[in-house]
Amino acid sequence: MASAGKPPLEDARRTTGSPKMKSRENAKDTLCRNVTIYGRCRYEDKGCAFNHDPSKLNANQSDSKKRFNVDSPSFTPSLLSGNGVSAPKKSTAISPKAASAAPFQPRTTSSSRSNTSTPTTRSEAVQDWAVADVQEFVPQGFEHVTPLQGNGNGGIAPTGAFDPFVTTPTPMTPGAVGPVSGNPYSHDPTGAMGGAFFANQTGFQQPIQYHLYAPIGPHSQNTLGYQRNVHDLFIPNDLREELQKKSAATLQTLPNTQLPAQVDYFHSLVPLDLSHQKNAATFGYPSWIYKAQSSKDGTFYALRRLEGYRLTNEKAIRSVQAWKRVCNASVVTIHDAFTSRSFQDSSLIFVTDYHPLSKTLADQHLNAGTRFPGRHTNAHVPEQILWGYMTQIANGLKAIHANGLAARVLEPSKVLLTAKTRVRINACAILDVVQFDTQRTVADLQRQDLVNFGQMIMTLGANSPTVIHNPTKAMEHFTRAYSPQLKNSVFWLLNGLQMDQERTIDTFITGISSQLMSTFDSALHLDDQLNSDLGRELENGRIVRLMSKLGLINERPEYEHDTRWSESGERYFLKLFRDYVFHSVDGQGDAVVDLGHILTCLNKLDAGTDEKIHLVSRDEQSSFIVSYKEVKKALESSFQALMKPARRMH
Ligand SMILES: Nc1ncnc2c1ncn2[C@@H]1O[C@H](COP(=O)(O)OP(=O)(O)OP(=O)(O)O)[C@@H](O)[C@H]1O
Repeated sequence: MASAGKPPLEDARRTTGSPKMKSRENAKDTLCRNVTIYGRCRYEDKGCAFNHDPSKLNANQSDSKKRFNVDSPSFTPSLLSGNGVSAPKKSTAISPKAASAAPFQPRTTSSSRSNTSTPTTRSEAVQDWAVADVQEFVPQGFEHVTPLQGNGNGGIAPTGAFDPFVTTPTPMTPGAVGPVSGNPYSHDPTGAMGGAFFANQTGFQQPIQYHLYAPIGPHSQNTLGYQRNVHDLFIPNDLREELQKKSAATLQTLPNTQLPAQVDYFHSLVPLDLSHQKNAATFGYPSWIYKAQSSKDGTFYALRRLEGYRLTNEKAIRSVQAWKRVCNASVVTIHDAFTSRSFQDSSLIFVTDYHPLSKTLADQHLNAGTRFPGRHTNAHVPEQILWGYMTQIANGLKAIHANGLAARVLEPSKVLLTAKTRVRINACAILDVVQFDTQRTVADLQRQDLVNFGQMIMTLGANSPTVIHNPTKAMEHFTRAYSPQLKNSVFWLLNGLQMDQERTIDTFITGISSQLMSTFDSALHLDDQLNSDLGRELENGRIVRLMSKLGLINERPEYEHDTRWSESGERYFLKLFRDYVFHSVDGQGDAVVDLGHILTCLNKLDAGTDEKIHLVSRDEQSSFIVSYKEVKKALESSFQALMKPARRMH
């Protein structure tokens, strides 16, 4: 298809970017490409400067055979893929790599600076366009022979049978991890990451089909092919939106604020409690919550400030130490506590984990908060949701009680909803400091926790914060609305103050074990789902890496004083490949906007498969048949060329 009806020299120039024109005399020594391809040249008598008689070339043949560059007589590929293009008759095939042959890299040692390209021996030419210096990514451990020892084409020489039951050292095994590559785009040829894992898998023979997505379950069985859409390839929309909103909330700042610029080692304060009402009901002091960034570690924390608190007993604040040991998924972790005068008063500050965009259970179910006015009607809380809250809070209380502590504050406004159904006990440790001198024993306070727990569930079930004032009515409502098992569990908690050795959180947990199992099962399902989403993101991460590399190379205006760098040599394939992937048009000339095509191509490129593709220049005058493997090598070597100055600097 190439060069039909065009003087071959022109084609050669197009094909390769910017080869130097041969002089007319030299052209006579070159067999016309049209003769090679079509058997004759239509321009033979119309001024074509090339040789049309192969017999006349014999004298120079031995020399010309050694040359293997863009001016070589044919660039017709010898091996065609099954894409319907038939192989031409006998002709010497030139690898598309020839495009980056000698003319593009003039020897500095060449005495002549003329326009003619410096003749090179075949082996030199091979070095010119071969990209052997760039190591091809092969997961380590799949191939046990170097090309010298093996079959010469990098083939796999099995040394032993694959035994899936052979235990192998984990990537964390000392010595299993190779040197960490400083290249963020690295395919990990050093084995610093994934490669190290495979490095010890002796006898593993089957290379992974890296170009295929390997969806990890759970799978939706009833989705037909045509029902799948672009969302199936990426993180689910709702999850993405939630994560993005949370990161936006985390990074939110408040310019021109009246708040102090610095509170101890925290800065960038943003108030989280937007009610502006001083409420001293829970702790005896008005409390305020701020998001703040730590200047020690750069992470974000929630600071709870108790306004006007004066520390009279040093030991009181030290009681927070015990809370640092409570590490439980159902408790908001406490990190520190200190007094501060940054707010122009004497304040007590508690530092806890920050959970962006969380609400309290009161905000969610009791319509109590002003942060979400009108958004939540006090709808009936389904039984499964209540069980979910109960099992999680029981989990938190167990950890607190096991550490010899008591939550002390357990009410809907002090339990955080940090995700759809994820709750955490908040505001712990505060009463331990402000009511340090209390006479009540820990056992007593723990029993009180159980009662508070029962009252909170009752309040949520009744959808009313005032239920506490009419317990009989609340119990009636609860009995009507929920199953006997749930009702009995809550009633058991409400009787928690009885001086009964058995009345502990552990007994309660034993009693609700069947519900624990169902919550546990839901958690495992969620875990599976998130792992599956993570697996997909892993695939997409590979593609971003490739697109970054292509973006660095394609259309680069100049590199090492060469304005044609991105257009010449193997970079020319990368340009055509970019067109093939992103700029294809259909029969009507409309853009092919097919994400599947893009992802497939890029995954195959990442895997460097042997499959061949047909790259055509925009003017349709040049075409190449190349394998993804070759394109991958071209990408790697061009990228390595770009990395050279960076390496020199280190
Ligand atoms: N650790 C935290 N991370 C993120 N946000 C939090 C955190 N703790 C509390 N918040 C947010 O701050 C808001 C106020 O919390 P707070 O505990 O003061 O509840 P409240 O409803 O204002 O109760 P009160 O009236 O007793 O102050 C909550 O709605 C919650 O969204």
